[in-house]
Amino acid sequence: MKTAFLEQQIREKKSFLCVGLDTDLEKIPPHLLDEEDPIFVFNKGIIDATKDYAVAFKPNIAFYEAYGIRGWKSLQKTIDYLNQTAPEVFTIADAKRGDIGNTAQRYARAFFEDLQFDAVTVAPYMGHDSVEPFLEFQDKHTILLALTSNSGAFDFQTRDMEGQALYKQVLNTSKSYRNAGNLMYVVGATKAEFLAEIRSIVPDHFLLVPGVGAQGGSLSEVCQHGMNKQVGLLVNSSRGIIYASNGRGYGEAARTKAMELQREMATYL
Ligand SMILES: O=C(O)c1cc(=O)[nH]c(=O)n1[C@@H]1O[C@H](COP(=O)(O)O)[C@@H](O)[C@H]1O
Repeated sequence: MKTAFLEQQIREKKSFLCVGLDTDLEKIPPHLLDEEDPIFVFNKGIIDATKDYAVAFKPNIAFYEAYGIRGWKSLQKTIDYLNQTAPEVFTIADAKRGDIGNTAQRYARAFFEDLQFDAVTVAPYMGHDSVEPFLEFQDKHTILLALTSNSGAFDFQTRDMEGQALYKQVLNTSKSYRNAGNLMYVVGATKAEFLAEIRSIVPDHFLLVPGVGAQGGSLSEVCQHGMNKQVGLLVNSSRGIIYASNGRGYGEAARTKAMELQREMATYL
């Protein structure tokens, strides 16, 4: 999917919301546990309820891997359902991969060719040859961790390295990677005060911004400092939307939460 298509969707839906499918059997409505595949049934309910207000969906792979082969099957069904019933939405495998080139190429094939996601999250610290195998895929996007939402981001990412914070080196260096046009970057919503500077380094790339909702990041600050002329933002909320209720009306409750975020987003567009 080209970003032009994503930008068109943002304009049409007046939304840059990404719904995070961090599906946890301990948190989903108990009545679903009788289903053969509770994770998929839950995800289907969330997708159906929120897709009018969201331009992207992001299953976090950990929540599927945690259930072994069963979890992988739920993931496969979820991405197939998204591609079949909501082909317009941008799909992100939040896998945070990163390994030597020969291995990275296999990860890229898993998420882009086999599972058919539009994008995958990748850790930058093994450098160019660990990222470029992902960038080779046409019309696919690699979302590099730049400045993450957690408190541990200050352990390394903001540390000075030869006169520049490490996360800035990640941004600057990755711009010269082969097919760098396929890059997007993760910046946590909890780090909104860094966004203006990040935008000065990567003015045109999309930023995936997780951390509003459960982690307390502010949507208004993210928009104020992070938006570019094409919007250039995908703001993710997972728990704040998908666990709005754990009763039978969970879809409706998620829809309301997604709609509230979309309405606020529309005011910034
Ligand atoms: O790559 C990510 O999406 C990510 C990066 C980051 O810096 N912080 C972060 O929270 N995430 C992911 O975004 C989601 C946030 O979930 P909630 O806090 O429930 O909205 C989780 O899947 C996290 O793994």
